[in-house]
Amino acid sequence: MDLEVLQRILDGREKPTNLSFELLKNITENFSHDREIGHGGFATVYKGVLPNGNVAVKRIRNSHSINEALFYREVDSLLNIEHKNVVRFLGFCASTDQTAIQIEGSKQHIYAEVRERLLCFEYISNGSLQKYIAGTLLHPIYVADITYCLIILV
Ligand SMILES: Nc1ncnc2c1ncn2[C@@H]1O[C@H](COP(=O)(O)OP(=O)(O)OP(=O)(O)O)[C@@H](O)[C@H]1O
Repeated sequence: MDLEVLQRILDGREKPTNLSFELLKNITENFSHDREIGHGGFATVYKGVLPNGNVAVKRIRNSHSINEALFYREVDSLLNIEHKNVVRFLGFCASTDQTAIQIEGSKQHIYAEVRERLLCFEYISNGSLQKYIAGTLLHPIYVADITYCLIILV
């Protein structure tokens, strides 16, 4: 169900929306090392595979330390950007869970909050990036990373 929604968003038939952590985990093979495609200052980026194409899943590291308001501001901005030269935003995930950890040698538990913050974009392969860089495509590409105020213009 969730997978079909993301497929429709990737096809451009639906607007970006919130996505479940389970879905993003499944399409990246549990965020496996083999699916890692990059690292930025704040996130590890994974390739997600769908029946109709690939996506890039940006999983924010140390999501406890990121400013929540800033995360939602970025999501809000990304939801409003629609431009042929901007990497297409497909959705986001903001999940907060509690996990019980048993205290060693005791029957008591402590409860820890597990927070996941992820962003999903269309996947840009090396090949297509190189074409943009070499100027063989008609339009330049702009990769916007608004949360952290970084805009890469090629
Ligand atoms: N849409 C995408 N398609 C393919 N690869 C991507 C995509 N987005 C990011 N990557 C890969 O992941 C790497 C890290 O991405 P990015 O720099 O955006 O992460 P970040 O944590 O937001 O970084 P920072 O905010 O420090 O720039 C990129 O250099 C690139 O190799």
